[in-house]
Amino acid sequence: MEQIKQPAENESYIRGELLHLIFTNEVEHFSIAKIKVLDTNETLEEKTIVIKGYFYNLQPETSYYFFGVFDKHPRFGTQYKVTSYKTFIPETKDGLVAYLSSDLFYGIGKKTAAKIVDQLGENAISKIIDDPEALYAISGLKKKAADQLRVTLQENQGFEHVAIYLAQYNIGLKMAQKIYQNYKDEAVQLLEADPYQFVFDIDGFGFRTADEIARQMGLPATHPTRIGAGCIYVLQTSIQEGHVYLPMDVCISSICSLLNTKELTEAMVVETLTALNKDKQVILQDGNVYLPSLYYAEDGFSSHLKRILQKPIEHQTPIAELMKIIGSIEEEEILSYGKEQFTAINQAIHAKVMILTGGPGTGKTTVIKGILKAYANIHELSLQPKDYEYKSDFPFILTAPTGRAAKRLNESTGLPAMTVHRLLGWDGNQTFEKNEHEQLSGKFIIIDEFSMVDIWLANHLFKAIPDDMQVLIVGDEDQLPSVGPGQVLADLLSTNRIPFVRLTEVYRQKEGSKIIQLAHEIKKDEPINLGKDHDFNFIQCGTTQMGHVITKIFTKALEKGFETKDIQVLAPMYRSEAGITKLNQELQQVINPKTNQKREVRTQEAIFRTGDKVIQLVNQPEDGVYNGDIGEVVAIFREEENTEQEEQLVIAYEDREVVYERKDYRNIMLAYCISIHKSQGSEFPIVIMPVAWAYQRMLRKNLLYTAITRSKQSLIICGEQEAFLYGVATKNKSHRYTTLTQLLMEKLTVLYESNIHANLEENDSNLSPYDFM
Ligand SMILES: Nc1ncnc2c1ncn2[C@@H]1O[C@H](COP(=O)(O)OP(=O)(O)OP(=O)(O)O)[C@@H](O)[C@H]1O
Repeated sequence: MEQIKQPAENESYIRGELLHLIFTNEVEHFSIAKIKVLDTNETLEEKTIVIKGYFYNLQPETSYYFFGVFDKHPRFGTQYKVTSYKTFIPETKDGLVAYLSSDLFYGIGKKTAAKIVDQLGENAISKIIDDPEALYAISGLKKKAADQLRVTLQENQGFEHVAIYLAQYNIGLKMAQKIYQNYKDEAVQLLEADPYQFVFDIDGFGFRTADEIARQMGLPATHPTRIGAGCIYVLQTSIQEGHVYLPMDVCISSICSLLNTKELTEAMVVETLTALNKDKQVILQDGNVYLPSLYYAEDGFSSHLKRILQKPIEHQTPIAELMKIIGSIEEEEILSYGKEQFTAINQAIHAKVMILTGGPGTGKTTVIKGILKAYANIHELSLQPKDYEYKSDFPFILTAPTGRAAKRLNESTGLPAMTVHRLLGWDGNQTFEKNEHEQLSGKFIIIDEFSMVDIWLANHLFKAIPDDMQVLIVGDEDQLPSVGPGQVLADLLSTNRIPFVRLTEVYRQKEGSKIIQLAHEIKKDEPINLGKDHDFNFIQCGTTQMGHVITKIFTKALEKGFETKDIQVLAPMYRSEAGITKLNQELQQVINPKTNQKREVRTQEAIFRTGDKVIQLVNQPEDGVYNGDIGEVVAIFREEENTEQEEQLVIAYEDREVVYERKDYRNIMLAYCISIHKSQGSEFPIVIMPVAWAYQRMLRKNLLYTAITRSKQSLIICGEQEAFLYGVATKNKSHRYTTLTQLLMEKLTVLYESNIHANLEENDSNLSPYDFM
């Protein structure tokens, strides 16, 4: 190993000694520390400075070269953001002896250290690292101590060496940590041999980084791992568009255009794909290319669905008895179920798995309540959790993909409901407590907002459903598909192999809802009426006026007594002159302006102030907050005000308070305006929706439909009518590649043709007692 002793010329550095650590994260090795400045070529007056970065085992009384840039923090002042660093090893004999006898090396005293330097000379460190036996010649140094010294040296020097090497390719210390943990001292050698291998081995190591390194090293553009890494990259990128696989020809042409190399032939790509298939890094089947996790998710989900469908329901309720029960529920609820609604209750009671779909206001929630009551009545079960000795004895499971959707389900049914992730005991990484070995307990599961469930989650959920549990899937097929890969609800419906009831009759419209009417006009491609009504208004305005108009509507609603959490602005995109980021800034200035009393913190993207409405952007199961949860900043603590010596932001969500440290601020965003995608599964009393030509590439029927159906009491659309009409007339052109429908057809057809669904086959699937009345 080459020993780097001095920074390169022109390289900015601060040489310093650790005074104390202010913060350190054991897992990621991210640290903030105060150091004493010993020497620097930066313009720096101070004798101490705060550094931050990813370090490996920083030791006190050891001096280091830190390379990085100054970061001016509005509150904490100047800090040095370290991009790489290395231990300063003095070249003098005394310096080396002091280093080797420091606390870093257990069991090496001054005497032994002096002997080592005497015998190995000035280059002692490199010699020890390069030659495993170099220390064996030192008299009085036991082999065990010698080996330990070498290991410690290697680890410290090794990481620094790797970090410095990677820094030249703009690879930060965080990624360097990951790489070092994976390959240890072989990292540099392996990177030089084949940077593309890192794309496979290291989570988050991008193809483009590998490609840049390979280009600088002069690796051939047709190197097989380049083609392989390109293929993985193409497949991973396609997940962002919702695909589960890519057809071979699409995959090949995407790889060719990514690699952009004249010498590359299709045959070479096919050869690489075949090799990757052999190594199980991709799966080739029927001319399709899958990433294994997606292939197995589709396969697993369809198999578990079949497993559940195969076990018939033992108890069949005679139709006369069911009618009596439903009659008594109607009396209790003071309503009379429509024909479709009756069919839905009847089928859900008799089908092992059923799908209930329909637009807003068609009575999905009403039917869910009916089903629960009817099921409880037939099986003589209580719907009161308190009547059961243990929580786990409660026979009904109500779940939804987002926290807000689960909360709505809980509010509308009065029964406990939770997110699918919580139900399955997700650990925040790859592990689910509930799975095929440790399944859920209960008799009936209702999964709401199923259009948001992607194929991975569907697989995890269904594997945890025991054979004898009845399943009700509820969702609106016209809403946006899941953010993750697949279109599970749409695929399930298209098979026609699973009983479903589509509710079409609108009930809320009967109460005179223009919002619902508009949603159904969009859903059925009918002429759109944008006339003003008690719950709807379309305010025409140009893009530049948008911010002003929206803030005015927002303020008026507040004056009328609504709270900030009741009013939600929904927009399709972040960056545009009428984008989410800009609208949030404008709204914040008016709704929650800067005052002397209110504390605030600044990040590169936003200012967060006490009283601000914010949204969580990722799942954080350890704190019980999930992607899409909306809360309010209730307190901001300064560094010196808490024992952790960290600035902290406290956010109150509906059922908990969560403390965020600065490094977690990227997990939140202002939420006066949020994206339509993030609003899926939530509802708000007032929705304000800007629509402009500036959003043109995002304007789609299912996007606008999703936004509109989020509003419960009032919907105000503002912007350009033509843009809105263009959007609702534009069908979602992006097709998702999935094989779920085909798999389900293969797996379920035998079942379908057998007696289990005989009654559905013989009769109209919408058959109900009404037909006999
Ligand atoms: N059979 C019925 N008779 C009278 N009112 C009904 C009937 N079914 C539903 N409703 C009423 O229609 C309204 C909408 O019903 P519900 O909330 O169940 O629909 P939904 O499909 O869940 O709607 P959303 O998805 O918008 O929440 C409610 O006020 C409900 O009481």
